Amino acid sequence: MEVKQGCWMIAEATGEAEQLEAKVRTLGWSVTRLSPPWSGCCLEDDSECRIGVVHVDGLSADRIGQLESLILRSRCLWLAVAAEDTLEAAESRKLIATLCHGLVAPTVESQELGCLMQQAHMMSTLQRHDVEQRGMTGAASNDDSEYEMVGSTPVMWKLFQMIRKVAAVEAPVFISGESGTGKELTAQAIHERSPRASACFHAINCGALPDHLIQSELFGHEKGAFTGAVQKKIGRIEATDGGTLFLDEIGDLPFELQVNLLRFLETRTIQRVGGLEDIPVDVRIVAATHVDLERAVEEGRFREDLYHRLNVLQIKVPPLREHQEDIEILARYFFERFAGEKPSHLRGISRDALLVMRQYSWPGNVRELINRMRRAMIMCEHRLIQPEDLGIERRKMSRQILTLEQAKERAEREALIAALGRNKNKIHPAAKELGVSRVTIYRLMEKHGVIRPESSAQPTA
Ligand SMILES: Nc1ncnc2c1ncn2[C@@H]1O[C@H](COP(=O)(O)OP(=O)(O)OP(=O)(O)O)[C@@H](O)[C@H]1O
Repeated sequence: MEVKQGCWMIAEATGEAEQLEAKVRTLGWSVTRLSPPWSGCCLEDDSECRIGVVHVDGLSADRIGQLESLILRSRCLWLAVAAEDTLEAAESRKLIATLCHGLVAPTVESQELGCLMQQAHMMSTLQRHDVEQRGMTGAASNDDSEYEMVGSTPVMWKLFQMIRKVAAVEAPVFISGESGTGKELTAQAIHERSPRASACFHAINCGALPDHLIQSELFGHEKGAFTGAVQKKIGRIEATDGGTLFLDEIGDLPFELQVNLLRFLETRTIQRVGGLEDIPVDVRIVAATHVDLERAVEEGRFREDLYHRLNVLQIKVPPLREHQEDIEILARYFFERFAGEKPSHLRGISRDALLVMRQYSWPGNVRELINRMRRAMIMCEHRLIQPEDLGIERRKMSRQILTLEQAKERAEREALIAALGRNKNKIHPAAKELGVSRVTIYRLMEKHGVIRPESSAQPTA
């Protein structure tokens, strides 16, 4: 039976990639090539493509960074095609080892490639079928693009690594970080990469609901449980059965309710308000706060036992000022994301505007960056967004005036990060480029808190 199957293909535009694509087509596959930059790509779930081929040769570290989140978001199995020397680069190895289903050399025989692709296609189909059987189809979101996490700096790599690690296990996760840094996005990303991905993800802000409503919102109530309870209500925990519940601003959960949540975490059952039945519910809890919860525990505002229950796995989302080097790619990403709202004369962001963005401290983090970009895209009357379109007050910029010592420190950090980035996080070439020893690079990394992705932290030649 001749069935035409489809696959995605990710590759730089090179002659070798063309040859690979032709080889795959000859095997009877229809190929949908995804062009860079891949950070904005979205793979439709209902596409006929169940597998993808990624031609890793010739991909820069930046490109690999873009790919990682694309591959993680896709529901396909990926085959990597890479030559031996490509495997010497830590990023390539990491991409293949953690995100791909198989690896072949570019010289692979057509027949062997065909078998591997068929096998991957079958596995992918089985996995989807399994999900459907469990009655848990339907993505966790209506808008996949909301889940894209952009970042290509060492701190963000570390965050992505943590997300992957905690996604694979079942324990509760505790996310800390300032407002607007991406805590909810992190929780969604964990859910999307976890075995619960096909079930629902619900978020609830514990600080946004009045105390008298929150119990019934979380646990539900029986008809007649209290005045106004005219019918039975299913609470958020029960409604998330099989999925992940994100409890934002957990520090604001009223003290009396904390014990109910603790009971749920210990027994995996809930009781609706006014009900006597213990209802078993299978929900993974991911909690977050932007306040110091340890202090709340010390001050007796938050139960210590609940704190330890929730705090099994911790993730800290960094403020934007700690990954300033991501501002440009974030700004460009949001420019593309909101391109539908922009006037037709607007083509991009000026260098001056990018400079101002880098000098600003972003107290509202990524959320503030989004708001300023959207505003600028509407207000801008030029072809390129200008500094004044961003509405950043000079007064606030001037707070950024640095002493010579601070300016030197910042320049040193930026030069270090840029050299590591250009050299795929390899110490030796970065040291050579900066004209210092490897020991100096290690010392500077420690001084500036620069961490390389784990997989590249190996001795490099
Ligand atoms: N790395 C990132 N890449 C792309 N978008 C991001 C990133 N980080 C945050 N965002 C976006 O910024 C906005 C704010 O993020 P989010 O709501 O996750 O922050 P938060 O830390 O939960 O905020 P709060 O503490 O106020 O609830 C969202 O629109 C989110 O999609």
